Amino acid sequence: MKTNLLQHINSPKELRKLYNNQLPQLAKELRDFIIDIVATKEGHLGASLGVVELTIALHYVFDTPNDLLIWDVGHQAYGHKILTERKNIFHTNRQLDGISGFPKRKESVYDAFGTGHSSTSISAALGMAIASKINGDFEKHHIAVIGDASIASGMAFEGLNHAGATDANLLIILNDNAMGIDPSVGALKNYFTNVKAGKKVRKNNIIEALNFSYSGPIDGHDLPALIKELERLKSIKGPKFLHVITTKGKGLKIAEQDQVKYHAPGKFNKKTGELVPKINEIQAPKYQDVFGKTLLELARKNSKIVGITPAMPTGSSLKFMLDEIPERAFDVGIAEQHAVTLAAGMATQGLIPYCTIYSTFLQRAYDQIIHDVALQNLPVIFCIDRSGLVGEDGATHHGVFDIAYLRCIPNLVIFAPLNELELRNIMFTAQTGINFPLAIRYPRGNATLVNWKLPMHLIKIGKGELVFKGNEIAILSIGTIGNSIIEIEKDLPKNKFSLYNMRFVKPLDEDLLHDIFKKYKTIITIENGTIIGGFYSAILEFASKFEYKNSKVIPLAIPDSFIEHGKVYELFNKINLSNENILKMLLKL
Ligand SMILES: Cc1ncc(C[n+]2csc(CCOP(=O)(O)OP(=O)(O)O)c2C)c(N)n1
Ligand SMILES: CC(=O)[C@@H](O)[C@H](O)COP(=O)(O)O
Ligand SMILES: [Mg+2]
Repeated sequence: MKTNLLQHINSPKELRKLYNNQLPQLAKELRDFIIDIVATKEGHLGASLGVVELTIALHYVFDTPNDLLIWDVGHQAYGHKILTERKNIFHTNRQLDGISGFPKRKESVYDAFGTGHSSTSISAALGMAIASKINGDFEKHHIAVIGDASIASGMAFEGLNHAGATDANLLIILNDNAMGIDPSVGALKNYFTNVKAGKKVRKNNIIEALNFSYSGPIDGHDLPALIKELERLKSIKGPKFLHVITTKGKGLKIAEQDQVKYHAPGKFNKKTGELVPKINEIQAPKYQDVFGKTLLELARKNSKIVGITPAMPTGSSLKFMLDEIPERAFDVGIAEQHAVTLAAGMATQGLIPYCTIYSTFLQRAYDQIIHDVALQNLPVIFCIDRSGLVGEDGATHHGVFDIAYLRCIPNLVIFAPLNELELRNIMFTAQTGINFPLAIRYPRGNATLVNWKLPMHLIKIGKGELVFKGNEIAILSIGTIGNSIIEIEKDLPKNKFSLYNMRFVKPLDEDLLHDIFKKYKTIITIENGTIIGGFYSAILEFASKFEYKNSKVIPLAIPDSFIEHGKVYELFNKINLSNENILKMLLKL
């Protein structure tokens, strides 16, 4: 019986002591190790399985951590983590107080750059390469590993454009598996497909045209070929580009077959790959499905409606419209900036664009929201999914900044539904001829009502509502976190607390707020967003503007720090926003 190699390897230094011919066995063990842990602990599976050989080859050939290796997005870096001194703690991946699911500088010297959002690796690696030169280090290698979906993003193009005009010692490795989370899209994808098929491409190789030394495509699962090519590239100075072909999910048959599902499959049987059914699955739909199905329902009747997603058709559930009305639904790839301005262009021509973007990724398109949409007061509807804490993806992905970053933009109306009925109703309202841009924020995960497919009706812009009434303290909630107060109402003293579902962060319901500030001396705000600049700030501004000096306003919000990873309820608990924490706090008042 062969001895297990992986059990003796904790660092690249130990890896480099192996013989070339031992590496395929190590690859198998590393793959099994990843499968074993992700099967129970969950996480991003397919991408990491696809780069097992590439990960080994890179650490074998290059002198990491002295040579700098950057994983774009970083969801494929599990093998890297395991080989770089984190094998024994890999079982804590994405768990509360465990290691991050993405590379993180604080976590390891081998994580040259923190990632999570895509398409940053080329710019970061180029920055490091230029710095090395300025610092007089001409031997260091700087390597960016970037996927085929991520390289099609604007930011990656900006990096390529700059790098090709330098003599930076930079190696870009395109990990081409023809997949993002969903199948990759776009002309560049078609170009790479043609290159892989050996078809004569119409123009010159576009990478060479950008002044890179191009090599490939090579089989990214062929360790000897990878090592040979990396060794060769190591001795070439200047910007280099290696095109590697891999299979997402490699080594677990079912993951290779259903690459979308196995991007991040949840728990599964490590032998067969079969998904473990979730017990006690909540009956209420996911918010993303309420969005996706409602949009389709509306689009069937309203031919002006279009749907746009930057590379998240499954995650956002725009897939329902893409399947049924493909001529009016668009997956534009990882291109948040483009998605927003595309929507703006469509709105100028009378279309009604629903642009669905995760809160955290909308950060990429900030200028486009201001300059292309709000400034021209175009009726683009932003459906901001994954707002608030998202859980195990952690600090890079929590959608906690959107209220603060959107609230200061003139013309933009900002709505947060309490539940799926309100989400449906605002989506219905949005297509009845609004003349302003509208942002609708809703969270990751399940909604609250089982019976949600009720007829839709109009929502009055800028109007909140009383949910339950008491006499001493007013709680003002925005969004689905208001349900926490509804859930604990039964444990609160009778007639003491009122709950107002404010619905709109902007415009605030000033009539309602005047009533509230005249009646209550204690007012509590609650939001699944940052304490600075968000809903709490909006209420303070209102109080200051109208000189309500006698009321105390107490915030319940996300504190001013980056919140790490863990289950949402664990994170809420940690920052005193769980139902129990809130109840305790309210009972003390
Ligand atoms: C700016 C940004 N938009 C969207 C995402 C969501 N996202 C994570 S991985 C991924 C697909 C990446 O595909 P690719 O780069 O080809 O890597 P692969 O998963 O195929 O290894 C997407 C869209 C993200 N992380 N960052
Ligand atoms: C790595 C990445 O950015 C995505 O895979 C993200 O983790 C998806 O999040 P959801 O699981 O909320 O769709
Ligand atoms: Mg890919």
